[in-house]
Amino acid sequence: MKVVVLGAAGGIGQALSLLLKTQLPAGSELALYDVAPVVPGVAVDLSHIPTDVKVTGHGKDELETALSGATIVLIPAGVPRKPGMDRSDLFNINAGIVRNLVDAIADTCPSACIGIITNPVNTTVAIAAEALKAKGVYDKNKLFGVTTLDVIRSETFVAELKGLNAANVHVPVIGGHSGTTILPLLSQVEGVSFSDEEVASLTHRIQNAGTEVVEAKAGGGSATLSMGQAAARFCLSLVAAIKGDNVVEYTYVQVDDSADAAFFAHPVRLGPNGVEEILPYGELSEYEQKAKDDMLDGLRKDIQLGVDFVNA
Ligand SMILES: NC(=O)C1=CN([C@@H]2O[C@H](COP(=O)(O)OP(=O)(O)OC[C@H]3O[C@@H](n4cnc5c(N)ncnc54)[C@H](O)[C@@H]3O)[C@@H](O)[C@H]2O)C=CC1
Ligand SMILES: O=C([O-])CC(=O)C(=O)O
Repeated sequence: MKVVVLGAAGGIGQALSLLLKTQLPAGSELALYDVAPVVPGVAVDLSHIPTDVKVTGHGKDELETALSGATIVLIPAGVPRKPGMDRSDLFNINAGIVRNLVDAIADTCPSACIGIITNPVNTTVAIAAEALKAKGVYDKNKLFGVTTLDVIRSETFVAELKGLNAANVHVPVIGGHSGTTILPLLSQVEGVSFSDEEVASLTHRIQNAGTEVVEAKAGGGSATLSMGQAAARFCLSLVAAIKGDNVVEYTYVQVDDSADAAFFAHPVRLGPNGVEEILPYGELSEYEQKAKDDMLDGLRKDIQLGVDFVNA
């Protein structure tokens, strides 16, 4: 199986590529593409790690070679936030980057599963969908916004607060990937109960965790290492599902006939063709229901911005 990382020389791209080099099944191929001239060096560096995963590096004129024969394409290409910025402030630069890369995927490996990491995810996933539609190759079951970072953060923060082993904590996170559109369902965490104050403060921390990292890095970028881990988890789940395992991950996908929004993170059963089944997210507490009602307009606008970007 061939996995391609677009933006592989960046902070996320390098961390993700390292994890994939060491964790993809034996016999896999890992192709690294970036416009930064260091990318062949990143590939050479990784290729010295003794695993049975073949790594290749591709500079800016080699996008087609990188993508050829891909089963999964992960996209962390684009600019990250600096303090004081919202994810939506990245739209002007990242929208065009995602559009161009997805156009190339449509031309070269139209049946690949695509995981979009580039922010603003709420919007860039809609851009990818519209770009694929314009090329006549859109398969809604193969396009994912990677929201796994919200899940692993929630697991970490809940485990910290309750003195649990994070490996045993599972927190559903639905909605989108920015601010209040990130909705952790703390009422559904098994074996743990929270006071109203804990729900309010944990929810706020999870929704602002990206900003916590941006501020701590003080102008040096946003989350890269935890995102590398999150994207690797998502990719390895997809690989396992493509090979026939039964895997469920929370991810931002197109949801038909939804009262929520056209794209919404749900629990999704993955399979050989990407989305096997979009599962219901279950009952919400009163707090979660209100939080969802309050954020839906904003999420729908984020999605529309992406649709208009391609169709204007
Ligand atoms: N989905 C999520 O949960 C998260 C998303 N992000 C987003 O991921 C993106 C990348 O973040 P970092 O890796 O920290 O940034 P970075 O600046 O370290 O790396 C980005 C890489 O993309 C490359 N790039 C730029 N234009 C390209 C193009 N047209 N084709 C191929 N590569 C291109 C750059 O050369 C650079 O190597 C940002 O938009 C950031 O906001 C960051 C954290 C979490
Ligand atoms: O906050 C950012 O800009 C990067 C991101 O999406 C996250 O860390 O969740």
